[in-house]
Amino acid sequence: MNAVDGTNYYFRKAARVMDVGTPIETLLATPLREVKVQVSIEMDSGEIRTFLGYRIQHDNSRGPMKGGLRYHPALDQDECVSLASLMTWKTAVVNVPYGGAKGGVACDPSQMSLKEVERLTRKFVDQIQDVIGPTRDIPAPDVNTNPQVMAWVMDQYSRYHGHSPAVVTGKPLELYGSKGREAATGRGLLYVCREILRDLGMPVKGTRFAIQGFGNVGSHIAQLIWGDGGVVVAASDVLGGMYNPLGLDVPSLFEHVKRTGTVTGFSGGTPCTNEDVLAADCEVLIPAALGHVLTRDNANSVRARLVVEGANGPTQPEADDILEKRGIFVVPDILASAGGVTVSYLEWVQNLQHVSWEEDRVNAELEKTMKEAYDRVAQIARSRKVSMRTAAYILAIGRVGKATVLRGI
Ligand SMILES: NC(=O)C1=CN([C@@H]2O[C@H](COP(=O)(O)OP(=O)(O)OC[C@H]3O[C@@H](n4cnc5c(N)ncnc54)[C@H](O)[C@@H]3O)[C@@H](O)[C@H]2O)C=CC1
Ligand SMILES: O=C(O)CCC(=O)C(=O)O
Repeated sequence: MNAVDGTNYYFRKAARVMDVGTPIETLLATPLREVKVQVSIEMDSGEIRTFLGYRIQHDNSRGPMKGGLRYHPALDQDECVSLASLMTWKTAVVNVPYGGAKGGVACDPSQMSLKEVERLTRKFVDQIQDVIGPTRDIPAPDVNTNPQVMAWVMDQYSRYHGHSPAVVTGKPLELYGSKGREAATGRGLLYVCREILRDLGMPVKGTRFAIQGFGNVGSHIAQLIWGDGGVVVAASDVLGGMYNPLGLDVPSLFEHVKRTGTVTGFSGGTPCTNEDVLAADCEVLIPAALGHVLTRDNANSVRARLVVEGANGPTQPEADDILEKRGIFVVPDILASAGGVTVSYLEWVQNLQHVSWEEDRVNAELEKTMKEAYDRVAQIARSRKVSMRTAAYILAIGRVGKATVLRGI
């Protein structure tokens, strides 16, 4: 199953429970616009290289479209369509006034200099500046992009359209970024973990977590869980993982990653593979790297009681069915990883009002939003006797569908 088919499988499963009907189902599943552009730049060596860039705009019925920019060699149009539709459902689950979009460039920034990444970003913005904008489509960070890349996006867009801080979120604090955005996806995950663990009668303190991915999302959730007294038994990145059944010392691991760029080689644990992390003996598994990692081949090896999806699309439908049959709860990406876009919304609001909020205010708004979304999804799951994923889609499809019909086709 390709990425779009996977996302649409979940969408259609919920749409059928709701009896949405084929015409509206087809309308909601079809992206509004798919943009594919040439991104040609001069490398430091003088060689000209051509990359492919994408911006997929899935739905704008609830507001401007919103979603990250990913720089990764495996990025393609299919993956972007899938990720863009996830953004439509995610913004609806947390009820921020946005639609969904996603994009990026198929490239490997680990093999490029900072200047090359800057040229690539500026060229990509040249190619998409006429379809994005503060009231149209607002990019943000995703895999292998960061506040510096967002600063270049803002600067390049502003050269065409005048000073426009609200065209992109996840910017540096010194350049109209919001306090709390950097840690927001991890913090949103923490709030969701607290809620579901409370419902299961398990405090975060003493609960064992395994985390795949130690970038923006993975490193922040690890630190926040540690702060709550949780035990992180395994953590990994693209190069491999580290395991310690008694718990990794997360602050030391964080320092190690800052120094060396990877979790591997950390002295406070034994080396393990990414597959070992997914199968770790723990209560909560948090995939927080790339999509499609839980498959029909490894879903039976998962030993966690709960999977909380920090990554977008980490669980393939066949794996989702296996986990459900095995009684393993899955908190879906469109709820669990919505903290980032929630604080992106708060950043956009601050930019439009030319104000800057204290971090406590941002975190309090985030906590309220995540708890409300969790409560709504849990209530639908209970009343309709469906999984948390189907319940989250039901909530999202209801909101997007209503907005679509009210606006008129
Ligand atoms: N940054 C954000 O605000 C949000 C990100 N997400 C999702 O969270 C996931 C991670 O994103 P970020 O942390 O922002 O990216 P990042 O680029 O900061 O970090 C990615 C991490 O995944 C690891 N990784 C990459 N390929 C891997 C592989 N094949 N196996 C194991 N680990 C691998 C990297 O080494 C790194 O530790 C993605 O699925 C992204 O779409 C979801 C919501 C918001
Ligand atoms: O912060 C945002 O606007 C989008 C973040 C994102 O790409 C995601 O939630 O997957």
